[in-house]
Amino acid sequence: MTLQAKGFVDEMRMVSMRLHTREQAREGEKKEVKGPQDRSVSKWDPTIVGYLRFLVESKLVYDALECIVDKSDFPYYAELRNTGLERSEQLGRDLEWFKSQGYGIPGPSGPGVNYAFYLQQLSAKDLPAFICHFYNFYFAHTAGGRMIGKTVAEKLLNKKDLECYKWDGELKQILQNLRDKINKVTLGWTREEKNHCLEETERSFKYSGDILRFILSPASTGAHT
Ligand code: HEM
Repeated sequence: MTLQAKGFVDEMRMVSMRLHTREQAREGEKKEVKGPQDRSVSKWDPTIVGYLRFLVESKLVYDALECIVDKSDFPYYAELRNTGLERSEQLGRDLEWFKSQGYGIPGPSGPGVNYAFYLQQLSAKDLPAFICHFYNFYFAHTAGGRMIGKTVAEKLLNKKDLECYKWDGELKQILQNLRDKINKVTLGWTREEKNHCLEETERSFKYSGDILRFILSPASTGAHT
């Protein structure tokens, strides 16, 4: 069976998996281990302040993605509404919980704002590239994102189950429904449009990486490059 016969999402996934290190995921192929975030999550040494920054920046990206598909007149985007993977509300509740525990919630400090702005621009002019980010951001959260959440909860939060790691219904089915929708939306794309979408994957990793790094950056600076 060819890749195309299986649906375009399989191609998207293959390209994404190539950008993981072996330590991050069994299927990972990226050789270069640049920073601690490229190492196995079990070896991470996260901080609460860094994690809070990560949650704040991530929420900005979800706000943007969810606002784009909700507001847009394009029928393509309407397909991406109410997937069950939305995280904006859940992250809002988690941040409220941290506040109730006495933590100060940091203000946005760059990467989330930049990424949200980039997505807004992309959504108006480049559907294939936008879909690449949409797919990667939501799926990353359900895979590596959940591993990260579990590690942080065990190491720092007395195993507290945050809302952003809970979904209504069976996650496996919710993910499959989105795969089906993306396969449907991309069905009529030319090879050129598909390649353009796949080429955007690296940028999606770069933007997400800038946010992920907060978890491991020194608490006092929230430094990232
Ligand atoms: C520390 C960082 C990361 C870790 C530890 C990690 C780990 C993983 C693992 C273990 C899987 C395999 C899940 C499975 O099929 O069983 C996976 C899948 C995936 N990851 Fe990551 N990942 C990380 C970062 C990212 C980033 C930055 C992106 C893109 C923005 C990304 C996008 C994806 C996608 C699209 C899949 C496929 C999910 C699916 O088919 O259900 N990951 N990741």
